[in-house]
Formats: sequence, C-alpha cells, structure tokens
Amino acid sequence: AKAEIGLVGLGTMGSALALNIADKGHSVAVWNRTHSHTEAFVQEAGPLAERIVPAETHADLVAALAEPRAIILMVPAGAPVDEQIAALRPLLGPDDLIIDAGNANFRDTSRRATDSGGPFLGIGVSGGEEGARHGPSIMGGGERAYWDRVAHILKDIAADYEGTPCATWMGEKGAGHFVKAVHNGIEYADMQMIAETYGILRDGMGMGYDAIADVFAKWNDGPLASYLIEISAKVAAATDARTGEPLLTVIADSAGQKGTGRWTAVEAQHLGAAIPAIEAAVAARNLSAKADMRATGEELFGAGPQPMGPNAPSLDSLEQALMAGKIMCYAQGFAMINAASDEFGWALPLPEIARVWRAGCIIRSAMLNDMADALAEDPARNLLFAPFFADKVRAAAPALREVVIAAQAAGIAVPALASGLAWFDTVRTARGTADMIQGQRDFFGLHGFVRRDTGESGQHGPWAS
Ligand SMILES: O=C(O)[C@H](O)[C@@H](O)[C@H](O)[C@H](O)COP(=O)(O)O
Repeated sequence: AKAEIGLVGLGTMGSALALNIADKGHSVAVWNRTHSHTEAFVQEAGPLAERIVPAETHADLVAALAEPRAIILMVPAGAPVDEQIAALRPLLGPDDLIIDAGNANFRDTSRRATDSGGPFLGIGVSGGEEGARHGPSIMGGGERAYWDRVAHILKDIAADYEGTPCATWMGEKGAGHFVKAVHNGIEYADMQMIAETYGILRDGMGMGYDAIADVFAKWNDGPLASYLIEISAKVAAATDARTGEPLLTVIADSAGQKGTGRWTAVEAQHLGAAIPAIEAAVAARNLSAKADMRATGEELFGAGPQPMGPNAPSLDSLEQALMAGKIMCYAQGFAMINAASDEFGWALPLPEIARVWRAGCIIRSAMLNDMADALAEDPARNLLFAPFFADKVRAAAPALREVVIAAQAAGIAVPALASGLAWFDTVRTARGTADMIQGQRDFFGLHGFVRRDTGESGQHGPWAS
C-alpha cells in the first residue's frame, strides 16, 4: 500500500515527527539529503519501521505516496524550504500538497502559499524533540481545504489536552507560522523572566543551585505550574558529568537564538503593537552574546549584582512577581495577535490559540486554560482587563514592583520584569506624557497635535506663527 504522507528532513524534529506519525498508526514515506541517515533511522525505528517507507530520491518519495499526495518539510527555515519545493514540485501533481512544518518566517509562508506552484500549508510545530515525538502543539496556516485534508493525521499526532487535540487551523497563508512566532516571542519573555528570577535567587539572595531547583520545583505545584518552570528546576538541579559541578556553573551565559523572537519583535513594530517584555527578552539575548563587552563593563563600573541582604524579597513575592510578569507578556502577545488579525484580515481565533497552547508546546502552562476562557468572553479585550486576570494582577503587581525595585537597587538586571511593570504602569495611566512628545515634535518639525479639549487635529504651538 502507498504511504499516507511524506516527510522530508530527518533531523531532530523531523525524525521525531516521523516516528510519532508511525506510532499513531499512519504510514509515512521519508527522505533525507543523506540517505545513509534514512537507512539508520529506519533501523532504529524498531516495530514502527513497518509503517515507514525509506525513499532514496525525491522521485522515490513521490512514487511511494497515495494520491493526492501530502509531504511535510522539516528543514531549516529560508532557502532550504524553497530548495525542497523546487525539487519536489516538478514531480508532483496539481493537487499534491506541500506542508512546511519548520520555523518559517510567516512572510515567506504567505509568499509560498501563492507562488510555490501548488497547494501549500505552513504549520507551526511546538514542543521540541519530545513534543514532536509524543505530541506537539500544531498551528496551521493556508487554505482551509488543504488543512482539512491532513487534519486527521495532525490531530492524531498532536498533544492532547483533556481529550482535545492541540492542532488547530489558524487562518490563511502565513497565519500558522505567525502564531508560532508569537508563541516563541512569549517563550523568550517567559524564559527571560525565569532567568531574571534565577539571577535574584543566585546573586541577590546567595542561594545555591539545589536550593534554587527546590524553589522552581515548588513553584511548579502552584499557579506558575508550566513546562518552563518544570525544566528550570531540572536545569538548576543538574550536575555536569565531566566535573560533577552544578551544570549552570559550566554553561556559558551567552544565549543563542534562531530568529523567531527577533521576527516577532520586528513585526510588532510594523503592527504598532507594544510587546516590551518580548523585546526586552530579545535584547537580553543580544547583550548576553556580548561577553567581552560585559567583562569590560564590569571592569569599568564594578560588578553589577550585589547581595540584597535584608531588602531581599520573600519567595512568595518572587512567585507573585513572576506570575504578574508572565500574565503581562501573554497579554502583550495576544494583543499583538489581535493587531495582526486586523492588519492581515485573518480573524485569528484567540481562544483557540490559547487552547492549542495548553499542551505539547514549550509555553504550556496551567494558566492557558484560564486565558482561553477569558479570551472566549471577549477576544478583542486586552487579556489584562479580563476580570479573572485583572484580579490576579491587582493582587500580584505590588510584589512585581517590590521585586523590580529591590533588584534594581542591588544592580541586578531584570529587563523583562521591569518592562512588564512599566507596561502595566503605562496601560493604567489615562493621562500620560506623550503630550510632551507631541509638543517637541511640533516644535522641531511642525508635525502638529490634537487638542485634548476639542479633538481638533493638525494643531500647532505658538512657535508656528
Ligand atoms: O516551540 C518550540 O518547540 C521551540 O520554540 C522551537 O521552535 C525551537 O526550539 C526554537 O528554535 C527555539 O527558538 P530559539 O532557538 O530562537 O531559542
């Protein structure tokens, strides 16, 4: 019998996804640039190999598939995707579907949806290797009919949240990859806020790694319960096999990034969406990569972090602060998704987006179910203003303020937590300070302003006459 679906690219994510597909009872034909790797993959697949068809050439892959065909690409974003499309399209029929499941820039996906020579889907897949193997979160983008053709397989392999598969069609063209990029932006901010809290525990409160691990493990039983808190406990508790030292003393403090966070920050600017916590997280990664500069800074200005002593916040305050920060960065992310929905005419299903993130993905957390309910009440409303979250933030914001003040007083950098607090203070200030900016712009460029009393626009100050 012909295979139901094809998969190109047996890297970490691709091979895990192929095993997941076979594991869920579907037959999959696989191709990899290095065929010996394909052979080894089938060898190691054990009993699942009976549902895996190795293909040595693209033509073999196409021939191995039932029509109309569907082929998943799990290759690095950018040119490798276009290369695979160019290699496969001439071999495929007009109804055959290509699905890019890598971390593509949604603008590339939107382009490919119209000019890749045939049916095309761009799906965001989250959950890392573990997720790809046992159940990722899947965010689909492209023509609904194409999604419906493969939804049964994608829902079978997806993570399951209380009986609901975490695989949802988001909208046309690049909608799926856009939602995935914002997922990653929130992931960056969440990780950054956890790292900042770790910095306070380590440098401000002088805690050892085991004690820090215990704090995160305890928080994973509370309102912060989430995959990122869970693994932060494991990372803090881990020891280096070579030296026996705490692993965190071995890992260089220079964060990598593959682009999704940066893209999200850039797109937010285009959309006029304020996502300062995510931007702070991207900037923090950029700065972390400048180890020499930071060493010079420490020489010139003396080490930043100082022990907090009696000003150290309680662990409860830290937990509350992290929770407030987390709600604020999700609120920023969902507001950005709303802005994109309007800008691109996608009608993105915000409650469904929160639901598809409840399991399988990197930002999965207990809070997402409450977010789905709040967004279902009123998807256009900022999440922060939903009664459930307004109550939580009203209660937790004082702790965030206390923690940010104490950290800054001790020279401990908390850019994401601090930007969250500044965002919160801005969105709860009806009378802001942009009047000064409008005055300055009009003074040096006659850009004009709106009068508060009459609403008249194009007004100028006395310097114009
Ligand atoms: O949702 C996920 O499963 C991850 O986000 C995944 O997409 C990948 O690990 C990214 O590469 C992380 O992004 P950075 O490499 O930029 O940290």
